[in-house]
Amino acid sequence: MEQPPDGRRPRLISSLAQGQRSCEVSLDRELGLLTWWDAQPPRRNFSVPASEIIAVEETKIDEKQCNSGKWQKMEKPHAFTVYYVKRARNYCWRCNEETFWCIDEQLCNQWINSLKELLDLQTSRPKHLLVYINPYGGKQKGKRIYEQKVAPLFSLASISTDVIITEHANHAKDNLFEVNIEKYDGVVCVGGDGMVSEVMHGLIGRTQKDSGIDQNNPKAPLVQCNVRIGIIPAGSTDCICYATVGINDPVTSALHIIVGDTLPLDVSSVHHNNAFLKYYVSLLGYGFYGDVLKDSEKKRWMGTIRYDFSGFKTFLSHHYYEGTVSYLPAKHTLGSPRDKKYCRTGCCICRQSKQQLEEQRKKYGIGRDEGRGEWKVIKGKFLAINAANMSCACPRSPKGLSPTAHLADGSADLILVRKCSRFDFLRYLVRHTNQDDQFDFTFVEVYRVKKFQFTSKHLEDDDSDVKDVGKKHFGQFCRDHPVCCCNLTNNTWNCDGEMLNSSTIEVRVHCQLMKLFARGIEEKSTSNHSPIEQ
Ligand SMILES: CCCCCCCCCCCCC/C=C/[C@@H](O)[C@H](CO)NC(=O)CCCCCCCCCCCCCCC
Ligand SMILES: Nc1ncnc2c1ncn2[C@@H]1O[C@H](COP(=O)(O)OP(=O)(O)OP(=O)(O)O)[C@@H](O)[C@H]1O
Ligand SMILES: [Ca+2]
Repeated sequence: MEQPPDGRRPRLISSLAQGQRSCEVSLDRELGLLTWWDAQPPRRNFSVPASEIIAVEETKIDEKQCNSGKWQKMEKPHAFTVYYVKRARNYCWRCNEETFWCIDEQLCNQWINSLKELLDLQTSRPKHLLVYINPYGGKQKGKRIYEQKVAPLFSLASISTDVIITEHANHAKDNLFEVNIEKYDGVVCVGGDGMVSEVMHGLIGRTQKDSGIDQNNPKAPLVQCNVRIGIIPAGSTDCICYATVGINDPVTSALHIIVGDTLPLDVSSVHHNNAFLKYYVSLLGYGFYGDVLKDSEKKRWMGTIRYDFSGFKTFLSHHYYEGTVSYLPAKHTLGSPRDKKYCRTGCCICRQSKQQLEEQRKKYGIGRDEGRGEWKVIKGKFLAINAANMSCACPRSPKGLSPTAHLADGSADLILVRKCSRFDFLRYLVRHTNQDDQFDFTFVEVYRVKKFQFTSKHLEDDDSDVKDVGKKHFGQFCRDHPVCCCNLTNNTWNCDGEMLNSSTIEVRVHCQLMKLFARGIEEKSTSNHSPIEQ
């Protein structure tokens, strides 16, 4: 053992073997770094930070292995295996393993104990998790994905779980109001964005209830929810997972949960006439995305392809919606929707924006800080009104609806697509799938906002109660223009993939209201192949 002169914890260095190859292995307990290198040329050198070690286990060596090479001379070799995160392509993580053979039992135990001590210092890792599985989400593979790909990794990492297979919609949400949440270090949902939304509503709702906050008050200062949510993607879009991890891959997500990653996330609340409707974290969309969702819900039996079918149908129908959008620009954040500053792991725009908001709170007081500033008003005819709380990247559109939207900056990107020809709208849609700028059109505007409201024209025109007007008009096409595409039938918002049937709404972004087991999308340079070969 190497003793550093300055009283730091000693470094453990040993000559071990990997099968037939001799190697030197070092554990720097101060830096939390495991390194190994070949004793002979080509002397490749690998290192893994303790924060990315999943587990260490004693390994039994069978006779066949033992009878080969120089181990023949040994009585009974001992070995241990280190399981760790290996970065593959496209932000994908895998669990890799490396087995080290030791000459005696004492040395082997010393290595196992030292590595385990280091793992015990990783205090942000969960030990006990509550897992909800939606057996009907996406391609209906949630249960299988969990059992085959995730559960074995959790057990390798000594994470215990209570698993609930949901029996109906809202099962997970309702259950979260009843369970003893203190028992758990996090909640995992296996399913799509709808399942994430359910778990989020359960946890945020429960936190507000326990703190005596009235969610119906659109101005109420909501209490941050500290129970982290892990997302095992098994849905149709998996946008929340894709935009926070970089890929919708169950193993990658399980590994982010195991290493105890934490990612704060903005959540927006949607109200109508002082009544709380819903929260959302990815997309709140009216017009095109609202109509796609409404149509696709009737076609759940088609599976994931329903969105393409309904997307095509909605594209052909080419409905537009007339109304007024008012928004409060997000002055506290340094970013803007077209600045090409992407939100990445440890994003400084998110950090600084949060600080700015906290300073404003101290200066003006909770509740009074956020209404400050000048509201802007835009009237028009829109094909789509999209408020993206995050990029909304997903396999269909790897850069998303607003590629530089930030995950935790307390703002959303409000995208207004004005009435235009079908051909122009198609050009706009296609740009979500290639490198061209989807905001570079005269009929598209984008604003970074803290709050916004939308009122449908047909409700504005009438002085009577909003609901009565709604009843009068819903379910019919525009009487004034019988052949136009102005639509009164659909008044559906797409709220993280859930339908909201109220056209007039009030939206407010709550900076970093919840947390995920994730770390955001890593910069390309750090997401190369690990262990780092030096
Ligand atoms: C020609 C190809 C154009 C392709 C354009 C692709 C743009 C795709 C943008 C996807 C943005 C997803 C935003 C995330 C929303 C989630 O919170 C939500 C819940 O999971 N998912 C959906 O609502 C699911 C929404 C799914 C929307 C699918 C839209 C498909 C449009 C197809 C239009 C075809 C026109 C073809 C004309 C020849
Ligand atoms: N056991 C169940 N039976 C029926 N519906 C359920 C059940 N469990 C959950 N749900 C509901 O199913 C809806 C859709 O589920 P989920 O989000 O997992 O899949 P998806 O819609 O295919 O994927 P995505 O949201 O990514 O498009 C959710 O709104 C959820 O409330
Ligand atoms: Ca945001």
